[in-house]
Amino acid sequence: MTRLPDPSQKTADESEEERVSRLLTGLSAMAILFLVGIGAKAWFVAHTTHAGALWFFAALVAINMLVFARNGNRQQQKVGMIAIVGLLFGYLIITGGESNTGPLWFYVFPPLLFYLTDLKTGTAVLLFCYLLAAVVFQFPELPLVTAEYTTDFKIRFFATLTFESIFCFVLEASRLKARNELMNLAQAHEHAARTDDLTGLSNRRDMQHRLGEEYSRYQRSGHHFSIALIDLDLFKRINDEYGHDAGDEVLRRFSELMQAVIRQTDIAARWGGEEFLILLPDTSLLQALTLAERLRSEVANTEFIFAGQRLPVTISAGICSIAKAGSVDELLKQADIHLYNAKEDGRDRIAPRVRTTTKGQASPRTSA
Ligand SMILES: Nc1nc2c(ncn2[C@@H]2O[C@H](COP(=O)(O)OP(=O)(O)OP(=O)(O)O)[C@@H](O)[C@H]2O)c(=O)[nH]1
Repeated sequence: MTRLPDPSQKTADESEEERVSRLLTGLSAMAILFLVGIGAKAWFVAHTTHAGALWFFAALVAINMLVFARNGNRQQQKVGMIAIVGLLFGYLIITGGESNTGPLWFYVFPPLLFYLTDLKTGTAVLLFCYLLAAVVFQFPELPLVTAEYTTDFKIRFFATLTFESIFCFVLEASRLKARNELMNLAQAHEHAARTDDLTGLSNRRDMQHRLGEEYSRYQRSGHHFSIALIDLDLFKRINDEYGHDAGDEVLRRFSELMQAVIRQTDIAARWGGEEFLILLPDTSLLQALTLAERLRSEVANTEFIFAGQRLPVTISAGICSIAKAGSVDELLKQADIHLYNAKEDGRDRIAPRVRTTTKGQASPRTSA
């Protein structure tokens, strides 16, 4: 049986990416305001180099926003923002910012980093920043390093930052765990809502949805499709004579057999009780009849054994092609009429009967 790719995971991942992107856009706008504002303050107290540096970073953030607005590449937006913020914090630690308070901005980094990247990348980038801060703190005489911090500040800075980083890591790890558990739960529910418990096939609801989709495809592109409505013959008798468990086992075995016979692109569903429906995309009526006949013959020649007893299992089926019906409802109705005819004609057969056969080619065994 072919299943549609589960869309829920993809949709959830996409909406998370979208959320992250929106947040980044908001943060970028805020960062520009802050950088321009603090830069202006520095300018007025004659810290022109510092002001220039902050405005330069504001311009980088703005460019990152513009690039994203142009190409919509979320990954690029993320990497760009992390790089700019990383550089800015590097600058603030090296120069001390205003009155050596620059490193305080570093506390913004861990939550942002863990939110934007995965835990591994976040930890790696943070460790690199720690290393940079340690080098700056340890070697204030290095070129470009203009700030000097007290030992007390350095110890407290590292201690509080480590605490914050661990806290952010744990929070993000639990958020991801909860998110994954929710996703798995949603997927399990989604799967259960589309699947028949006993056979594992699509259920009627899922098949109705797929029929609708296939019909739209047919309307759009003219691709024909057919259906086979299959019913196990005298199934009540199997239940009555061999027990309900035997009946269940027959339904399961038949489902397996049907899946082995149909193509990858065909979709089999339990339509209800002992009725099954196969959706056959890109299949003419004649091809559908041939497949149904192969399945009928396979079932008739298969030994269904339960508790050491051989069960009498045969099927009847009604086939219809969309070429013979104007709607899905009409298609199902026609298939049902053919199934009824097959039963009336003695069961263990397929309807409608095919009259035209090529010379020398066997026609499907069908009802009148
Ligand atoms: N074991 C089992 N039986 C089921 C299940 N669903 C439906 N049935 C039984 O399937 C039987 C269907 O019987 P009928 O509708 O009378 O049809 P039939 O005996 O197959 O006769 P024809 O369709 O005329 O060949 C009923 O006895 C239902 O109880 C199921 O999940 N498990």
